[in-house]
Amino acid sequence: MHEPPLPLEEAQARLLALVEPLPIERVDIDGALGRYLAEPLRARRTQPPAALSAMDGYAVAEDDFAGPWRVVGESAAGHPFAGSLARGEAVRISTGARLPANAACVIVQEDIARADDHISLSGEPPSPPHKHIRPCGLDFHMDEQVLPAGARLGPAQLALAISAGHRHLPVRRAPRVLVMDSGDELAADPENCREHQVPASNGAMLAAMARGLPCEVQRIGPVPDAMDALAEALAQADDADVIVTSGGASVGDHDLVKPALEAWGAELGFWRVAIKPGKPLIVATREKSGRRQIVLGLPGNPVSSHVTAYLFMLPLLRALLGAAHPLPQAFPVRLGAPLPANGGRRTFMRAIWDFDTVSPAAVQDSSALAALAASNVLIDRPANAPAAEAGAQAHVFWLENGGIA
Ligand SMILES: Nc1nc2c(c(=O)[nH]1)N[C@H]1C(S)=C(S)[C@@H](COP(=O)(O)OP(=O)(O)OC[C@H]3O[C@@H](n4cnc5c(N)ncnc54)[C@H](O)[C@@H]3O)O[C@H]1N2
Ligand code: MOO
Repeated sequence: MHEPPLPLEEAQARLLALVEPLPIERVDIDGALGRYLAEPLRARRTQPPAALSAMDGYAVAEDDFAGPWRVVGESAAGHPFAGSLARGEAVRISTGARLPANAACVIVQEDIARADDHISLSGEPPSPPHKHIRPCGLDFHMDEQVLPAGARLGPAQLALAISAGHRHLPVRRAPRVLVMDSGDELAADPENCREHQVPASNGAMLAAMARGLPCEVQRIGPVPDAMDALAEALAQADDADVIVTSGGASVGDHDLVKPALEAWGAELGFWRVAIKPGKPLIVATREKSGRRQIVLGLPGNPVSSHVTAYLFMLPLLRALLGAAHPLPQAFPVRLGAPLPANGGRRTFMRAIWDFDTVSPAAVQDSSALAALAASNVLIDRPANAPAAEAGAQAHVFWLENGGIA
């Protein structure tokens, strides 16, 4: 007897519990895009390092906001004014320039009338007076934590790290991923596919999904449904941190992935998750030279492969990369069409969200790539959910899948 299929959250938790974070390396900021910080990042400087003007105009001293004033110098970005201001004096100041000592107000040039070195108010002084002043440390202070461990390094985070005085960042080594699809019916060349064959599309799809993260991805296959062919393929996986197979995960006579993994030395973690599509998912591990390799055996149906890669492979890779939050998050939207009652398996329906309402794709078969490619979300339907009316709330997961142009 087999264990019953696991609930999704339990299966995800069991997979992520297998993760041993990869070693830390320091990379140049230019190479850090999309990776995750391995340690909290502290500021090595204060930003701004002094009070700066946020506008082009004139700086004046405290209690001297009525004018007129005499312009006694200039503070430009990168060229501060050395002196301090007395009553009746102003300094020409540009955006980003350092505020002169004892200046308390910047009046924008649109509110000033100038004749030679003499200026007077033509509009209103700013209210409050410091409105156009960025105080020292507005963004962050020296030694302050600017990013937590596990933060994803997108463009804004990289800019923040540079601003905080860092040229190199601690991240986890990029995982090495081996993607291999299997099946006797698969043709490697889609332009040369015989009548009894189908083009092998899962390998390319899964590799493309993994490459959306900073991983080293290698592909082999399609591999025939034969123990020796699978053994030969797995023999190339010694260096991989993660091995992703597709196909041969079910119960048929030709579904050999589980026995092939066992013959290779892998130990089964669990098999089958109570989701549709994607039930026959395999998770296994192999200890190799003191390192743990994790195997994800994804079901062969193309949509099942995609959905399980989304719910398991990407979170696994994010966790290996050190992400603080590796799992995708669902968000609530309104249904644009009614949904039928669901069966006993939690279902991930391919659907199109037009940023107002969500409607399921017409074809929900787990082989239907056209419906998947047209979709941008998965509707998460609980097991045994009753029929739902248009306008009711549903939860969806965002697929970074194109979907709608
Ligand atoms: N008696 C049962 N039969 C099946 C069960 C079950 O519980 N009892 N589960 C079904 C479910 S659910 C799924 S999902 C599939 C998954 O089976 P496998 O992982 O063994 O996948 P295959 O049989 O190898 O292939 C299924 C399907 O997908 C096509 N395929 C496979 N690989 C690729 C590829 N790389 N590119 C494109 N298409 C691929 C393949 O041709 C088959 O049509 O099992 C059900 N059966
Ligand atoms: O669950 Mo399967 O993955 O129906 O296609």
